[in-house]
Amino acid sequence: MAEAASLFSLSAAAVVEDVLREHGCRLSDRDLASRRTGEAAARRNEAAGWLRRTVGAVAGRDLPEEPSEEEFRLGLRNGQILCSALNRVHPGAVQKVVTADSVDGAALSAFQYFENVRNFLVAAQEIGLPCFEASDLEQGGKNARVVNCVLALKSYGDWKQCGGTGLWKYGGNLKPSASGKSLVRKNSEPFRRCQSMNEGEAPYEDAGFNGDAHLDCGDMSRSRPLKMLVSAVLSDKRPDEVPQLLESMLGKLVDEFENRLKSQNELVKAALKNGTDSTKCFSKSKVLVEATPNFSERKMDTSEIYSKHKQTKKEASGKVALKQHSILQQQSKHLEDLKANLQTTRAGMEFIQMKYSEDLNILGRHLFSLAHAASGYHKVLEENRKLYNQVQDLKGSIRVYCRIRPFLPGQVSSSTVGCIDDGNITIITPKSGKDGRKSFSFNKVFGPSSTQDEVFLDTQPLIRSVLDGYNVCIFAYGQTGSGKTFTMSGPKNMTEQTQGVNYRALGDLFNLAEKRKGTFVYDIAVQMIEIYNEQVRDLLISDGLNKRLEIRNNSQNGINVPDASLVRVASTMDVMELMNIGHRNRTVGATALNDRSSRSHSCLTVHVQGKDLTSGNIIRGCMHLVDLAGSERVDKSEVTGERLKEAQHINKSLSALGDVIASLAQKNAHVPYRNSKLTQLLQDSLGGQAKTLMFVHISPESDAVGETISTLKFAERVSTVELGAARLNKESGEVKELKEQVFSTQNSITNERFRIGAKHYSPL
Ligand SMILES: Nc1ncnc2c1ncn2[C@@H]1O[C@H](COP(=O)(O)OP(=O)(O)OP(=O)(O)O)[C@@H](O)[C@H]1O
Repeated sequence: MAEAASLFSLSAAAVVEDVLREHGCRLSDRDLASRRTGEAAARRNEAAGWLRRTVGAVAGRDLPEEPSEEEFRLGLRNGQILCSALNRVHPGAVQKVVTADSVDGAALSAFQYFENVRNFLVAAQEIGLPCFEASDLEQGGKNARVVNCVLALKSYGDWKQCGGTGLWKYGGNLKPSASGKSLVRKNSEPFRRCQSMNEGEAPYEDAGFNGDAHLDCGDMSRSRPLKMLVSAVLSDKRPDEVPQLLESMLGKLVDEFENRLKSQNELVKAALKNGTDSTKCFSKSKVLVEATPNFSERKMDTSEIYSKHKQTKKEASGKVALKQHSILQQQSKHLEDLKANLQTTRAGMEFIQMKYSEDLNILGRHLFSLAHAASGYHKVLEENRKLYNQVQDLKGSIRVYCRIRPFLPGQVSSSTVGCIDDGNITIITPKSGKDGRKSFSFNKVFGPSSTQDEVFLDTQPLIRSVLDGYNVCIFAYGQTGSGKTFTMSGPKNMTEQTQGVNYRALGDLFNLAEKRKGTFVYDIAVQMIEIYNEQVRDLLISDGLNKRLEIRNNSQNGINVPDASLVRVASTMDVMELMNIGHRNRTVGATALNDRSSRSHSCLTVHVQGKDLTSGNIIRGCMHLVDLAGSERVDKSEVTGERLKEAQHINKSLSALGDVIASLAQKNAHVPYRNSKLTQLLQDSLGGQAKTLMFVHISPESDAVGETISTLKFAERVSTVELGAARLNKESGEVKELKEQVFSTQNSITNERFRIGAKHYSPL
C-alpha cells in the first residue's frame, strides 16, 4: 500500500528530495522544518487574507489576519466561509449553505458541518480545484491542503476577474462548469490525487506525504520550493562539482519520474477498471469527523453513517411500503370477500323473498279455506244445536220425574210405595180392609236410595240448551217435607256428593261457558224471587224493604221482573252466596204438619246472554230453578185464618201451573198463563221451545198416602209421558233419522275441527 501510495508522489520537490536522499545529499532537518513552517504560515496568511477580503465577517466573526493553524481550521470548520467564498467567485456553485447562529458552529451538528463542507468540496471538484478531505478541518487534519484549496480558489477567482479567457493557470483539465464555461486545468496532478484520495484508495498518512509536499505542488507556478531545495543542495558545493552533480541529479530525476509515471499509469488503469462501482457509490468524500467536539473524541465515518442512514431509511421505507402493500392486498381480499358475501346474501334474500311470497300465497289460500271451513263449521254447529234441541224436544219438552224420599231417621211406618219399575211407580192404597194398588207413569222414578248425582243426570243435557239460547224450567213439586229442598239445594249439612240440582246445574253452566269462551262470551246474572200469597218479592234485597214487584212479559231482554235485583255472577260460589241470602229472606212459618214449611214459591232465575264471537249474534237463555211451596191439601193442614189464606194461594197457583203445563202438553191453542203469578213469571219458559222439568216428590209414610196419591195425580196430569211416548212411537222413524243426522253432523264437526285445528271448538 505504501508502495502504491508513493507512486502518486509526483511532486517535483518530493522526487528531488528522494533523489537527494538516495545520493546522500540530505538537507538539514532543522532548516527544512523551519523553512516549511514559514512557508506554510505565509501561505495560510495569504489564504486568510483573501478570504477576509472576499467574504468578510461571517456570522459576526471573521478570520484573524494571521491565523494560527488552529484558528484557521476553526474558522473554516463549519464550511460557511468556504461556501460563501466559492459562491462569490462562482455564484450559485453551492446551492444550499447551512448557517449557524454562532461562529464556532457549536449550534451546528457535525452532520451539518459535513454538509456545508461536502457541498463546497463537490462544487470545488466540479470547478477543478485541488480538494482536501473534510477531516482536514478537524483536529489533526492536514491544514496545508485546505490552504492549498483556498489559494487555488483565489487563483481561480483572479482568473475569472481577468475575464476567464485563456488557460486557468492553476488547472489543466477541461471540465464543464455550472455556468457552462469550460475550465482548463494545466496540471491534473493535484486533481487526480484529490480524486484518488476521495476514492479512498490511499490515505495521505500511508502514502508518506506531508503538507509541504503539497505546498510544493500547490504553488508550482513559482517553483519556489524546488529552487530553494536546489539552492540548499548546491550552497555548500564547490563550483566544479555543480555540473556533475546536476547532471547526475537530473538523470536520476528523469528516471524516477519515468518510473513513477509508469507505475501510476498502471495503477490508475487498474483503479479505473476496478473502481467503477466504487466511484458510483462514493460520490462523496470519505471523511472522518468528530461527532461533536463537546461530547467525545470518537471519530466516525460519516459517509458510512450517511450511507447506513440512507440504507436504513431506504430499508425502513421499503418495509413500510411492503407492509402497506400487504395491508392493501389484505384489504382488497377482504373487499372481494365482502363483495362475494354481499352477493350471496342478496341471492339469499331474493330466495327468501320468493319463498315468503310463495308461503304467503299458500297461507292466503289456507286462510281462505280456513275461513270457508270456519263458516261451514259455524253452520254445522248451528245445525247441530238445532238438532240437539230437537232431540231434547222429542224426549219431551215437559218431563216429569218422581222421587221418593227415604224414611227419615226414627220414622217407623210401612211404605206406601209398592213397586218401582223404571218410569212406573205403584202405590199401595189401604181400601176398606184390603190393599189396593195404583200405578203412575213418569219419565223416570227415583227410589229412596237414588243419589243426587243420578237425579241430576237427566237434567244435565238441558244446561247446554240454556247456553244455546233456550229457556229451561226446573220445578220441585211435592208436599211439605217430601224432599223438594233436598233435591234442589241439598241437605242442611251439604257435601259435594249431596249438592242439589241448583248447584250442579250452575256448575255445569259455568264449565260449559268456560269451554266455549273461544267462540262465545257469556254474561251470567241471577235473580231470586219469591211468590207469596200471589205477591212477587225480591229475595236478594239487602235494604229490608221487601216491596211488591210487577211482572212484565214483554221485555226484550227476557227479564220479566225488571225491578228485582239482578246480580252478575262468575262462579258457582257467587250463586251459592246469593242463594243463602235468598233462603234467609224467604218466608218460613211453622205448620201442624212440619216444623218447617215453605208456604211460598221460590224461584232462582239464571239469565244467560251469549255473544257469538264469529257472527256477533247475541243469544239469550234463562233457567228457572223453582222450589214450589208444599202441595198438601188445605183440609189436612188444619189451618185457618192467615195460614188458610196462604194455603189457598199455594193450591191455586199450583193448580194454575198444572193447567198451563197440561195445556202445553196437549198443545192447546190457549194456555192460561195469567191465572197465577207463578205461571205469569214462568210464561217465557213454559211454552214454545222451552223445556220443563218437574221433580215430583213423595213421602213413603203410609199415613201420607192420600197426599201421595193426590200429588201423583197432579203430576200425571202435567206429564206428557204417555203423549210423548205415543209420539215417540209414532215418530220413531223420524227420531232415528234425526239421530243419524246428529251423528253425521257430529262427524262433520269432528272433521272440521281436525282441519282447522281449533281445539277450543270442542263438541258441546
Ligand atoms: N232423598 C233424600 N234422602 C235423604 N234425606 C232426605 C231426602 N229427601 C228429603 N230428605 C230429608 O227430609 C227432610 C225434609 O226434606 P225437605 O226439607 O227437603 O222437604 P221439603 O219438601 O223441602 O219441605 P218444605 O216444603 O217444608 O220445604 C229433610 O230433613 C231432608 O234432609
